[in-house]
Parts: sequence; structure tokens; C-alpha cells
Amino acid sequence: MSEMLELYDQLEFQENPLYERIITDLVTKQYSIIDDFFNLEEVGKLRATLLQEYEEDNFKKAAIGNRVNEVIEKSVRGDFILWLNEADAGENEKIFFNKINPFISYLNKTCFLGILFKEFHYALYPTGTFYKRHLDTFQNDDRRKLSLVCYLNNEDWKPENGGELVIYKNEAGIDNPITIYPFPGRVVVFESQILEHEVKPVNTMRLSITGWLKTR
Ligand SMILES: O=C(O)CCC(=O)C(=O)O
Ligand SMILES: [Fe+2]
Repeated sequence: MSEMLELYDQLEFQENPLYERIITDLVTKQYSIIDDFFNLEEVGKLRATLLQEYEEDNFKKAAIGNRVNEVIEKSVRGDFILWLNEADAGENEKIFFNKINPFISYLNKTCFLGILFKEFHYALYPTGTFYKRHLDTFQNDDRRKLSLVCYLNNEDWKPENGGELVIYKNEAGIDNPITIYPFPGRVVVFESQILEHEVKPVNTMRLSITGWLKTR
């Protein structure tokens, strides 16, 4: 018994009930929805940074295909994106990384997923845009293990705005769609290589940070 305690100590971690819930969700259903992962004040700051970058014209039309083989295809996706660079993250972006990084370390300590790389981009879906059903490994990057989306919409976001994320769970050969509204502060994590998903057409501007946790 005391030997076991010593080994536990070597893992140097404090059990975190929220992270444990996310891990259980991922193991049992391949996705997890976490409301209020970011509080409204944090969402407001991240949204302000996103909008400022957009106004300064730093976003580009999102493409499909990998980075050396990009194709812009409006019939597949209509969002605009900007990659985040952690090395020169501003005050507000630090809020994001300071919350996401401990979760990644926890995953690595407890699940042995071997996450070595991460990449995140802001995304802005203008009115009328969508992202057709796809798998995130579609970007020719089979190192993508977990997809993570954080919604930065306004506090009064309504279901009628559209822009739902729909995750398709294949159960015994039958598509079981799960509809997820992009409420501010909500984070969705899912298995990049398993779950197809889409973003339904949006009736107003839709804001988020999307990213991937990757193995080598
Ligand atoms: O914004 C979302 O809900 C999902 C975005 C997405 O599927 C992607 O960028 O690959
Ligand atoms: Fe996706």
C-alpha cells in the first residue's frame, strides 16, 4: 500500500474532478461538452481580441486540404480563420492558454495520449456560412487526436441563430446526430479521427477558437 502511494506521488498530480469527467466522457462516448469552461469575462476578452484581429484584416478565408495543398471551397466551409501563436500571445490569449495547458498536461499524465503538439485558430463564420460534414483528419493530418472548440459568442446567443455543431455518432451502423449550440464559454472536445461533424448555417456572426491536440 505504501509503495503504491509512492508511485502515485511520482505522477505529481492532483485529481481534478472536471478533467476526470471530460476523460470519462471521451472514453465512453468520444466527446465531451463543458459549459462555462471559460467565464463570461474571459469570453468577452477573447472575443474582443478576435474581433480586433479581424478588423485589422488578419484573418484569411479558411481552406480545405493541408497547408501545402490548400483549396478554398465556399461550398464546403465559409469561415475565416487566424492561427494563434502562443509564443507571442497577448494578455487575453494568455487567459486561453493558461486554462487549456493544464488540461493538456493532465491528459498526458493520466491518459498517456502522447500529445506533443497543439494548434489553435480563431474562427469567424459570417452570416450565412457553414462547414459541411467532415472528419478533422481530412486536412491530411493524421496526428490530430482530439479536436477542441471554444465558443466566444455573445451572452445572448439564441438557438435560433443556427450555427449548431452537429456531431454524428455512428451507433450500430446508424447515424445518431448530436446537436450542440455554440453558447459562450462552452468547450467541446471530441475524437478527431472518429467523429464526423458539421457546422450548420448560421444567421449571424459566429465566433470561436478551434484547435487540435496532436501526437507525433
Ligand atoms: O466550430 C465548430 O463548432 C466546429 C469547427 C470545425 O469543425 C472545424 O474547424 O474543423
Ligand atoms: Fe471540424
